[in-house]
Amino acid sequence: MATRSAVLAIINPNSGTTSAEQKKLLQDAFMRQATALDYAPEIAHTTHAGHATELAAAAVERGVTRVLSIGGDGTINEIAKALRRSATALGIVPIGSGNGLARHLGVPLNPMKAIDRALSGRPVVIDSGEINEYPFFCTAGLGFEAYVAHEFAKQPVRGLPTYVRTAFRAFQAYKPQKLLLNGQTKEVFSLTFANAGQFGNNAWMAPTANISDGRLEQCEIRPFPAQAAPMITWRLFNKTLNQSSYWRGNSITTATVETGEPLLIHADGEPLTLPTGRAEVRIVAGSLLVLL
Ligand SMILES: Nc1ncnc2c1ncn2[C@@H]1O[C@H](COP(=O)(O)OP(=O)(O)OP(=O)(O)O)[C@@H](O)[C@H]1O
Repeated sequence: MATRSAVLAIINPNSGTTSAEQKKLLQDAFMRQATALDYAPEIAHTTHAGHATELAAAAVERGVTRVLSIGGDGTINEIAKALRRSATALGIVPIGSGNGLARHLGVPLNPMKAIDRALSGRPVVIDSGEINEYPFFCTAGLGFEAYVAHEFAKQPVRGLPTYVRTAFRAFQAYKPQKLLLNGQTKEVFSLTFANAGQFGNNAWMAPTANISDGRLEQCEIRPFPAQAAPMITWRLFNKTLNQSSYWRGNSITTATVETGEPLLIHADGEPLTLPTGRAEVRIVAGSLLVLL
């Protein structure tokens, strides 16, 4: 008798606003569907930040062919960094606050349907990016978006309403940053390196980004007067930000950012502080298999 192939679902109990009961229902559905498709299903719950990377790395080591991320972009990031350049494919079950990668890739936002897609779909190759030693799969950046990521991480509750409140307050407090971008002096409101086109919640910073073209979109937002904020926000969600006079995009494979002080950045929405004022950004073409 042929051995059934193992499939692992990693659940972040801390993601988004899905209740523990709903997560239990998803877990049961995964077990049922995977068993019906003749897989040997396994489930693991993360107990701390970084745990998903350890679980995924062990799965790669054991030759598990499919690893499902039941969480948001932060959980995907932790799992995918262990899956990069391996034969193990990532399945996405989006239950996060923003779900940027799922939305970009057209993964169903209904988690039951997403489980089905992850179990029945075929592996498709996508790119990833790196900002210094930190991999990212959706977007990485600095300026306002990094400031919001740092403030959001301090909130006791996750989810979209908290994110909107945090971003609104951050806008009042934030001052645009001076930096050297590829050797040129700039003042930016925000600077994004986009592998996928959006941050999550259909906030499209890079409307034309292609996740498998071997390139990143480098998107700058110039400082703007407060009265331009509603139009910029409308364009962000209307997928037309690239038509704004405050937006500038370049298709790149590498970039360098320098500031005089430790840099606040984010990678897939996770806040990070670089010990130096220098960030090296690069594309890692064709580096991850995703089940679509
Ligand atoms: N058991 C845990 N306890 C606390 N934090 C955890 C645990 N497991 C994972 N984490 C952390 O939870 C954070 C948030 O997870 P995730 O990004 O999946 O959800 P989200 O922020 O709600 O969604 P999105 O990124 O789509 O907005 C990640 O930084 C991850 O490291």
